[in-house]
Amino acid sequence: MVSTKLWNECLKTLERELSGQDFNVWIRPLQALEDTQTLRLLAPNRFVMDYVKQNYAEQINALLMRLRPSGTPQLTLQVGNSRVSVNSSPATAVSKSSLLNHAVTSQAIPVAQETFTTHLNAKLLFSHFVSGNSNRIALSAAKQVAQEQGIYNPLFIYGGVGLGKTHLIHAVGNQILQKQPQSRVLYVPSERFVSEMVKALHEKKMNEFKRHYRSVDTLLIDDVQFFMNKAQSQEELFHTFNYLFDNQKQIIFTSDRPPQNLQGIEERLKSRFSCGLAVAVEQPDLETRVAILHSKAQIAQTRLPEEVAYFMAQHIQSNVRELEGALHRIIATARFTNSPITLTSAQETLKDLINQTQSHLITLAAIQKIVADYFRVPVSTMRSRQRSRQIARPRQIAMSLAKELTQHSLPEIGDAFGGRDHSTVLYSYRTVAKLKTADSQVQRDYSHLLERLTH
Ligand SMILES: Nc1ncnc2c1ncn2[C@@H]1O[C@H](COP(=O)(O)OP(=O)(O)OP(=O)(O)O)[C@@H](O)[C@H]1O
Repeated sequence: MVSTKLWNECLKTLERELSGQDFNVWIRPLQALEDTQTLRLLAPNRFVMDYVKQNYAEQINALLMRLRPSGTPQLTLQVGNSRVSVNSSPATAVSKSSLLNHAVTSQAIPVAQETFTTHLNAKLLFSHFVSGNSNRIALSAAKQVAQEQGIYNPLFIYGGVGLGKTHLIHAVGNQILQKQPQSRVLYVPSERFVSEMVKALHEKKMNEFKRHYRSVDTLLIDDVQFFMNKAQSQEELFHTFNYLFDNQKQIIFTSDRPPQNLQGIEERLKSRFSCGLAVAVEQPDLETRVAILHSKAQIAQTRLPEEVAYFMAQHIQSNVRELEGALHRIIATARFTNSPITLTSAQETLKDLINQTQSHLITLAAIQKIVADYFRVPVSTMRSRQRSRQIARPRQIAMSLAKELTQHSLPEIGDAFGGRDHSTVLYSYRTVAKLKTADSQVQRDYSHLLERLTH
């Protein structure tokens, strides 16, 4: 019997200290082997091991010292699975069936005779997906699933319109096919699943329909909110899910909201949606929006000046699809007029788009008020000289939001925050950018404020 007492104590604290997503993706999959001198953590794969080493080893070590001040055990991290063999080497220790932790049913998978089409868009790849705080966890989870199917099953990716959910699931499918060309990977928008089912019912071809969907190795279902209030389609989806899950096939869903908010979806299906891992994609921040624009411009073999990318990213904040649309317009105009892309030409081309958003332009005063209210500090502290952390952090966050969301120059922002100079604003911006990666609470606060200010 392997003891995990100390690790269980660590888990309790880590669950409190980390965001739900970070905890579920990185910490929960770890298995522990411990004695008085060592705590060995076994990660399901190298990807998780490396990530935990880089991001959490220090925090876990500190926690061990706190929990066992005299006789802190030594922490080691490796790839493995304690349920297979305690002493097995890392390479042989990973067992997929123990990760899935689900019995294989004796039912044979019917062999489908028809030609199989994946419906994947070969251009939507991980290499074209720009990583940022808004999608870091969803991207990691998707990459892990592409590397090892079943590790999170189902994977449920949710978030607002045009934020990259479809891109991510195609990227998973494409990567699986790259490594295993024979694998049956099927992408289906929910709408198509429903209409194919209705057609099959009508033509009395339900057996074929079932056989088709149950013959796949990986099923990628886009926009499951479309199943809301469609009882019969939900019933079919439920049985398809169970069949594939029981046979250890990977399923990935996307949705515009988390599973628990899918009204009009049966409870038993909602509980299936959330029995694996649910991860969010959020609105990208300014830096990520700029990076996405550069990446898209590079794919289109177009040079996009930095100032144009910033101008676009500052004005188009709501979703990446709109940003991409604006870029295509700029590129098309430049090609049509046979002239280079400049800030003036971009401003002219996007005039109507920008004018629409002009009415929602965010003021420095609005940012100060919303941030002060959120952190429950008086709004006057935004302009004050006080440096206590309690005041300084909200102020840094407000300055950072001001740089991200407004057209004001750094000196203007500094001025509005009690006459600080531009280097203080820049320092605040950089500090907050670092904190957003290192501290999940800061990231949550920031996303929340961004949402409040832009909607
Ligand atoms: N992080 C990113 N890096 C590169 N491109 C991105 C990123 N996020 C979104 N995109 C691009 O934005 C466009 C919209 O993304 P996508 O279709 O995946 O959104 P979605 O979240 O599925 O939206 P919907 O809910 O409307 O289906 C796509 O062209 C996609 O390539």
